[in-house]
Parts: sequence; C-alpha cells; structure tokens
Amino acid sequence: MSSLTRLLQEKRRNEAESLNTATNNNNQQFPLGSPSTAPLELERPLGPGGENSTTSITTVTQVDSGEDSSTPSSSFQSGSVGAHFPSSFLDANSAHTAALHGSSLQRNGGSFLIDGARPGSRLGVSNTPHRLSGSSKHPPSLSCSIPYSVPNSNKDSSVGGGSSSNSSSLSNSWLEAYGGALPNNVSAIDSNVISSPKVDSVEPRFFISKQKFQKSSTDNATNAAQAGSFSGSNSLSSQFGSFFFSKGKTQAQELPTSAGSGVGSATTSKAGSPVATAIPKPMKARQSSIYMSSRQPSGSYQETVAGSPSSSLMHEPPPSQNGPKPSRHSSVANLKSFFKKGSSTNLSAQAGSPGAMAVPFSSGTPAHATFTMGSLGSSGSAGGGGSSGNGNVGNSSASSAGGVVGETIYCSTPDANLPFHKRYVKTGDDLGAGAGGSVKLVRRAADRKVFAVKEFRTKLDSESKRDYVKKITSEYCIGSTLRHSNIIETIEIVYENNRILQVMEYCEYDLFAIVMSNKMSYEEICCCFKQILCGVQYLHSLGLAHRDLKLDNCVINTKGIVKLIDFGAAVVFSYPLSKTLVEASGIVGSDPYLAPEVCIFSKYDPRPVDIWSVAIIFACMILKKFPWKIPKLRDNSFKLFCSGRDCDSLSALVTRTPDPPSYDKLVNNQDPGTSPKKTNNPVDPNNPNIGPQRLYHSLPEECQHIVSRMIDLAPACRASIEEIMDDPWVKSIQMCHMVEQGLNFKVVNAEDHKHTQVDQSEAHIAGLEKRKKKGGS
Ligand SMILES: Nc1ncnc2c1ncn2[C@@H]1O[C@H](COP(=O)(O)OP(=O)(O)OP(=O)(O)O)[C@@H](O)[C@H]1O
Repeated sequence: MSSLTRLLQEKRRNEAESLNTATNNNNQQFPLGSPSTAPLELERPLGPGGENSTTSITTVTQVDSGEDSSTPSSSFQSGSVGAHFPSSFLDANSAHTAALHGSSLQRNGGSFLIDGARPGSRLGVSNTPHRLSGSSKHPPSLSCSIPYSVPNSNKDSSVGGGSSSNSSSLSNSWLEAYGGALPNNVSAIDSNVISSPKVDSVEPRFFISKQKFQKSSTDNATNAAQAGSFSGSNSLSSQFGSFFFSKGKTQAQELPTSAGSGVGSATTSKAGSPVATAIPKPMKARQSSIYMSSRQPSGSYQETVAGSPSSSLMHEPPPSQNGPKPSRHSSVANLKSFFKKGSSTNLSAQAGSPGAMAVPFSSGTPAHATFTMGSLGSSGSAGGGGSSGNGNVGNSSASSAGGVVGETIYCSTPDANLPFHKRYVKTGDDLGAGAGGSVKLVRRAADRKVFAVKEFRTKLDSESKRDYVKKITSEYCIGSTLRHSNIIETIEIVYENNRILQVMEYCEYDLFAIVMSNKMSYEEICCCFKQILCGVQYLHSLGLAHRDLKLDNCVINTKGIVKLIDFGAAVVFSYPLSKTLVEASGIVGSDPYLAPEVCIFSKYDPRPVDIWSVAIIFACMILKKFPWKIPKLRDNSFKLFCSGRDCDSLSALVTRTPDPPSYDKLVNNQDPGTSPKKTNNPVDPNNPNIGPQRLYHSLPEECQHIVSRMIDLAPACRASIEEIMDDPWVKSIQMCHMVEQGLNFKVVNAEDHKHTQVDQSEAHIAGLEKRKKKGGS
C-alpha cells in the first residue's frame, strides 16, 4: 500500500471519527430536503423530478457551518420565481471584496466555525499545525495537493512542479498531523515561505520577475495569433435552449443567439423596458455591500469600508497614528529596484492607445516615462501621515507637507510634471465605488481622451497603517506593472493633496451591466469567458492570482475587449525563479464567487480559487443568476450541489486529491475493519437535482466537461488554467482579441458574434444604482 493511500485512509478514518463525534454531540448534520431546508425557489433545478425525492437520506456536513441556522437564505428566496435577475443576483454581484482580516476561527463541537465577531484577530496567520480530524483549534492549511506547477518552474520539480496531476505538496500542518509520512510524489512547502508576511518583511506581491513578463508577453502574442485561427462556432444546443429556458420563456426569447444581434439591437435600454424591470434593488445591494457590515450573512467578514465612500474619499486623511512605526526598508528597496528595472521597459505603453498593453517589452519609449518614487509610501501618510517615512516608499516631505501637488508615482505620459488637475478635467460622472475607492470619469486636457480615475480610499480608523499601505501599494504596483490586452492598463498614478489617484484606460461597460441587459448571445458569452481566461492565464503565468474575480471586476470596451480590474486582493503565489507555492490566506472575494476552500481553510492555493470564480462568472452569464449565494452548506443550493458524491463531509470533499490508480482497488480489498464507513450521501449521477450535475446540466453540453473541472470541489482536482486553455471547446471559441500592428494594436473581432452595448446611463454599476434610485423614489 502506498504511503499516500495510507495517508488518505488515515485521514478518512480521522474524519469519520470526528464526524461521528460531531454528529452525536452537536447534531451538526444537515439532512437534505428536510422541510426546514427546502430548496430555494430561485434555485430549483430545472430538470424533472423533485429535489426531495432522493435527498432525504443524504447528509453532508460542513466544517464551518456552525452558524448556518442563523442565516437562512431568506433574501435569496425573496426574488421572484422566474425573475431574470433576482435580487440576490444583484445583491451578491454588487458585493464588494471582503478581505477578512478580522475574523477568527473557533472550534465548535468538532467542526470549525468561522466567527466574524472578533475584529482584530487575524485569520490565517497562525502557524499552528492543523488536523482534519477537527481536534485542532484551526482549520488546516490547504496545500494538500498542488496539481499543477508554479509558472516557469521546472516540470520535474516536486513542489507544484510535477508534471502529473497527482503531484502534490503538503504543508507542515499536514506533515505534523500525519507523522511526516510523505508519499513519493509529495513534498513539503517550506513553512518559512508560507507563513504570513511579517510587518517588516518584504511583501511578496511586489516581486514579479522580468523573465516571467517576457515569457508571458511572448505567450500572449502567440495566443493572440492562435486566437485568430480558432474555428468553429458554438451555437446553443437544443438541449440547452429548452432546458435552461424551460422556466423562463421570456428570458429565452429575449436572449439573442444569433450573430449580429448584439450591437445593433442593443444600443439603448430604457427604463421601463424588460431590462429595467429585471433589475431589482441594485442600489440597496450596492449600498448594503458598501456600508453595512451585515453584507456577509455568516458574519465571517469584516467590512473594509466604514462610512460613505464619497465622504471617505473627500475627507482629509485621519490624523497620524502614534503607534510603532514598522520599518519597510527592505520592502522599499526591493520595490524601488523592481520599478527601476521595469521603468525603462515596461512603461512603454502609449497612454491611451488601445492595444499598447499587449506586449510589454515591445517598443520601449522610456524617454517620456517618469517614475518618481514619490510619496505613495507615505500613503501611509494618507492614513497616518506622521510616519517618519523610515523605509516608506517615498520621501517624508510629501507626507509632512500634507499637500504635495501632483507628485507622480508612475506615469507613461509626457506631461507628468503638471499637477493632476491641470492635466485632467473631471466630467463629473461616477463609474462606481467600492471597498477600494471610487472611480470617476475624467478627460485629459491635452487630447480630450477619456480615462477612468480611481481615487483610493483613505485609511480607516479600524485599519492598521500597514494593512492600508499594503492594500494600496499592491494595487498600484500591480496595476502599473501588468501589460496585457485583457488587463486594465494603468496610465499613471499620482499622489496629490493626500489623495492617491490611479488613471486607467476607460472601458465603456461593466460586464455586469452587459449581462444584466439580457442581450448577450451565447457566442458573445463564450468570447467574454475566454478573454477572462486569457487575463487569468497571464496573471498566473506571472505568479499572481487575482482572488476577486467577478462580473463587476470585468469591464469591456466598445470593441468587445474584456479587461480585468481591481487588483486590491491580488497576491503572489510564486516568487520569481522559485518553485515554491506561496499559499494565500484569509477570506477574500465576494460570496457567490468564493471557492469553498477559502471559507474552510486558513491557507490555500489562490490559483484554483481564481479558476472557480471564472466558472461562476461563466455560469452567471449563461444562467443570469448565481448557482448559490455562498459556498457553504447553509446555502441549500450549494448543499445540493455537494450532495450525491459518496462522501459525508464537505471538508473531505474539498481535500480530495486526484486518486492514485490503485486506491479504490486497495480500499475494496481491505478487510471490513479498515474499509471506510458507508456514506449517507451515495452517488446518484442520474438525479439532475443533486450533485455536480445539478449545475452542469443547466449548461450547454459542450462546455460541461471543462466547467465541471473548474468547479471541482477539491482544488487539487480542479483544472489549471493551462488545462482549461487546452480544452477543445475552449480552443474552439472564437474570441475578439488584439494583434500588434506596427507600433499599435488593432482589434480583431470574432465573426460569429457582436458585442452587446447598452446605454451609457446604465453601463456602469453607478449608473444602474442611480437609475434604480430614481425609479424607486
Ligand atoms: N477602467 C475602468 N473603466 C470603466 N469602469 C471602471 C474602471 N475601473 C473601475 N470601473 C468601475 O468602477 C467600479 C469600482 O471599481 P473597483 O472594482 O476598482 O473599485 P473597488 O473599490 O476596488 O471595488 P470592490 O469593492 O468591488 O473591490 C467597477 O465595478 C466599475 O464599474
């Protein structure tokens, strides 16, 4: 018997014991289909047969479900049946990034309970070994299996670099829990690396290797070229059409499926139109997500913004803090050297040119690129201006002056010496606001070009200066560094009058608004899906994960090019030239898009998390609703999705690894004493209402395979971005993309679809909110 088999068996036994204990002592099982957990109306599967038919014997337990009963999915149920966009969709979709730094984990009767009532303590920083048996005080780190390599690593590497999908790595928590018996194909991640960054340490997210950029840009160019030759159209299968729309004929009729139905037919959408009625409560959703700590029903999140975004943005920063001043010397030095290196090459983009970001090192024109490591480090100053600036990025004069005018931190435009307000004119239009700041439309005085400018929020009282600086710096560093046609281009970053402003290329539409218009054709959806995948592929190839992928963090321009925005939650999972996985920690993201492991484990590989979110985005675009509100068992839809899988516990499902070939055989040949307990949750592939098929069956047949791999409950079994891009269906998607043409780039549109456009008044979430507010009052 292989050591991995032994490991898995022991794990199972431990879990079974712990499950029994938890069940006996705390009655923590969740019988599916019981009256109290009747399936949500909105989520009722569209296939034949009732959900309750086979589920009464099925049980799945969740490690963090202790508070589930307090948060029934009433809001989810509140949407009307058959409504195209239930309020939950909007509520959840407008949900802002929740960065959990204030929650702690508690054990609750053998299960792990996420308890959000403890601001101040930090999730995921403990190095305490964890055990799956539930006898530990913390949930385990989820580095149990890394099925694909970190970028640029040697394929023979044992850590994350294995060439087979069985390649695994175990964190020390596992090692300690299982006596250090490592199978041959498993090796440990250095605990020094996976531990949370210390206050004074260099923030790993600042390191992105130049080699990776170069490789990635080459890959990108190749991909773009390949994309041009993709063939085959993907029309909706008849099964999909009748199945998906069986409950909502109106919706089906409204969704154009033929090429050419996009731009021409969808240029305006007026209040009172079906689109208008299909938007329930965006204002409330947005507001609640911004202002109310109750946004996360589980209470597992701590809101990162308190107070009105506009007020927080307009206000002077809070007074300086007198606490200890962390030294960020090394961080600054590295950050500086990173940017110095990059400034001569990667700032070559012609500001505002549509495709300038596609190949980073192509046509360097560094002459006009300026990079002043100005006062942003003293963005500490924005939040706590009294910093000595010791090691902070930038000089102390900026912070002490409290009114530095137009200090440019990063810029690719020639006129950066002028103050910001002389170079850009506000148009007054708001594009959106969230946990990171507010985004407005500006016009550049020199050429009247329109840009989006994000004004980062000031530091919250409840937030440490370090956390604030970390969040802001990561966003601007990443924003100013990435170059890809599916990633938003940052034109410049300015520190002025204690405000941090990030000027970005402007995209005319939020993908959320486009989906809300209900006019997307299937081919258009697939195109957007693939473009998002391309953006994610680029990020992952650099060793970065986004961690907050959702419809409202994708924008799209009039040419049909989708861009990822908002890198406030992004993390580095791989250092340059390193083969070691750096796990991410904390519950970060938006509920419906969260991967289940994020809610269970203190540490996890952020790559499969991105993959999961993209699959949810795709499902949302197709279904026009979320498959579930949150990936926890208290959510009936998610519980049904987890059911019918021959396993009783969600934690066991999530920690599954790709089976060694002989595993089942070995288990079956064992004597009865050691064989695993019979499950209460038998596999039932014929029931479309439970198990994975619950979701897959509502998707077109051709995409079911890869989507099912993208939302595998076990991140170790989830498809990697490379596997996804290699999928025959994904390859066959005709995708709008950009190609280099001399010094410029041009858009090559796919032939089988046109991109939907909507009226500018409802092209962004702010517009939708405004319109809703008007309509509601
Ligand atoms: N470059 C852009 N072009 C057009 N609209 C944009 C752009 N950047 C941001 N927006 C709009 O502003 C909104 C908020 O932007 P962003 O997500 O960066 O802010 P945030 O405060 O970090 O939000 P969240 O709370 O979701 O993290 C987006 O949903 C989008 O509607």
